Amino acid sequence: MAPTKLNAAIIVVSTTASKDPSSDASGDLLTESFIANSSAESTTWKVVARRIVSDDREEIQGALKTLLEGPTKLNLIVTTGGTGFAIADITPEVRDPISPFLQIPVLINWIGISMMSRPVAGVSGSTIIVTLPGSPKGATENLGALIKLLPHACIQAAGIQSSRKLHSGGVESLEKQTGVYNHSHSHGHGHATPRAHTSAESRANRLGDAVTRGHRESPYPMVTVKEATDIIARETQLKGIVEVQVNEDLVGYVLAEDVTAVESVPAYRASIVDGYAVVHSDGKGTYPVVSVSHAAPGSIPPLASGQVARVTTGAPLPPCATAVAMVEDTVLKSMTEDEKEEAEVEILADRMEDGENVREVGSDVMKGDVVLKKGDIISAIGGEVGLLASVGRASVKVYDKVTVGVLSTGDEVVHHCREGELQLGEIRDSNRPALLSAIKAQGFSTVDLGITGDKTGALQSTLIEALQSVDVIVTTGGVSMGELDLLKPTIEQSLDGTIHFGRVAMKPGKPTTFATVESPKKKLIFALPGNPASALVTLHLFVLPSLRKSQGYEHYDFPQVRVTVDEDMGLDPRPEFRRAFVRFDMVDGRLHASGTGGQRSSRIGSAHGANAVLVMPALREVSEKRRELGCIPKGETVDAILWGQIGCA
Ligand SMILES: Nc1nc2c(c(=O)[nH]1)N[C@H]1C(S)=C(S)[C@@H](COP(=O)(O)OP(=O)(O)OC[C@H]3O[C@@H](n4cnc5c(N)ncnc54)[C@H](O)[C@@H]3O)O[C@H]1N2
Ligand code: MOO
Ligand SMILES: [Mg+2]
Repeated sequence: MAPTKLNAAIIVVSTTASKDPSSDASGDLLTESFIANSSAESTTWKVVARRIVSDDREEIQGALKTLLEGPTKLNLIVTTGGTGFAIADITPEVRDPISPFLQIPVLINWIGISMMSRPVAGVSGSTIIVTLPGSPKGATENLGALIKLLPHACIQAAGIQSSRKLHSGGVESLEKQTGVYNHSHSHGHGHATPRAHTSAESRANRLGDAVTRGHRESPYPMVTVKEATDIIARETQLKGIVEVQVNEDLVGYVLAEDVTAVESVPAYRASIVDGYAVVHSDGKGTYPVVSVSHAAPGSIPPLASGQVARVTTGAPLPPCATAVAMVEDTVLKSMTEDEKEEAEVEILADRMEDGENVREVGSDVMKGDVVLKKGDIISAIGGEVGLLASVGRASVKVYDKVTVGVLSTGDEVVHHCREGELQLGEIRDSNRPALLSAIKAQGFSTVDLGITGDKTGALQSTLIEALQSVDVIVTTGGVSMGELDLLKPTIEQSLDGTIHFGRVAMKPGKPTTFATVESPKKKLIFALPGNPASALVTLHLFVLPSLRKSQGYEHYDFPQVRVTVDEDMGLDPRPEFRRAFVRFDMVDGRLHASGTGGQRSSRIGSAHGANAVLVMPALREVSEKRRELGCIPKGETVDAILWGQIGCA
């Protein structure tokens, strides 16, 4: 059954946090609780708005009013803070400003167990309002106690007597009235059908509306990078399992089975050195050379005590031989009459051990051993392919790799090879070649979807066609606030997709948009910003880890390390991902980072020579000293996400 989709908002009531939002931990924790309590089968919670207000009656009431009257229908508002017994704790006394606040019986159980605060649960219009304590622990524990009751309460509050109605006819109008969304009615057409339908949950500008009617503020809540990556991880599924030949094309795949050796390595007793097979208990002395064994298929007679056999490295040992003396530890004593062969050699090596210089059957790999495990990555180093080949595996089961389509959008964007000078307003398409290269280098199949102008119809038909042949679509451009930024409305209104987030608190990459479309299988759409540096950063931060997760990587994120900065690194109000070159310093044994010049989002050169991004905290998150300096000073450390290999210097 398709999940019931519920919209929630969080109001943090804290005078301290209203002055310094970075001091608030409850907002993030509650958001994570909603995400953690979402499931593809039953209820999906979406935190669509977050506010921080001080312990002030008018501020709390104002926040409630704007949320309740806002364009997005809310099923739930939780407040955190101001529920204690102090004089300043007034949240329970602030009644909603719009309609009578009725206590709801379904939540009374929770009120009973929430002893150390003064909880209130009520309903305003079709929105449930619940007050939670202010401490992060108290807030999450209370939400945890409540969350199973909430979907039912929300559905009741939305005016629907039975949740079954959500899955039957007339849902669209109910959605419009109530803001409770369920997708079962709209998916299952077998493909993403273009239609004039405007989904009730679409926040985007309406396609075709005059520019004067467009939003002047983004209706998409700003999510943190962590929230964004959590959402993407939640929506990213394994593609499936396929059988692939063991050869050089296997590199990059992840095994979907434990691999057992069907034969032993070595399959016969072999010599480790060039020399003479002996019976070790014979000791040193002069012995006749009775046979020769080369590393080649064939048979060899047994060796008796008092005899030796010449053997080469890797050759089968004669039966009954127990050790091999290295040729360096022997002396030729006599030759055959024709002088072509050795007749006798003296073994100088004393006290040889049983098994010396002998590779026993199965001493590298024993038949039946598990040589590789499900989840193991077939690396480019060659060890795994070599191991599989050594035990005679012709093919193995692996997780399939997704196919990724890459599309550039924008009327101004022209093919990078287009001959002739650029006209006013034209720009060469650097995003498509850059993104295709980066995705292909990670081992994924790519489909070049070309360039589409800023026309709804063209964009829609390109996306619909692409959805037939690829698993993931990556677009660049057209996701911000301009009237020709059509990606979001096209995804929501023409493809009937779900936009999971449309803004991220980061630089570069603020308008990064992530959506899913049922076509009929779930497909992912990453609509990245058009600015070239923004597109590359968000590709590495969001898209590539998702692709790796979909093909079975357990650790799908790029590695994060601590580096010393070799120059002052400026801080921005937004958390910033500065392109950098990281190297290992042989003198101090530490990783060092230097910048790549101007970091403007349009400057693709900022990624030239970069093998990492520095994870720069937002200005408000750093110590007062650093805030005054406006930078992380040279010599201090910061986290870096490694995109490529690091060299030494
Ligand atoms: N009023 C606001 N304006 C903008 C905001 C905002 O929040 N409010 N955000 C800014 C940020 S941040 C970014 S990033 C950009 C992202 O814009 P779009 O994703 O809508 O991209 P476009 O507007 O289509 O293009 C932006 C820029 O990039 C150039 N571009 C586009 N495609 C390519 C390509 N394939 N190769 C090379 N260059 C490309 C395009 O010509 C523009 O110069 O929005 C800000 N605006
Ligand atoms: O976030 Mo935008 O990507 O700064 O330029
Ligand atoms: Mg734009």
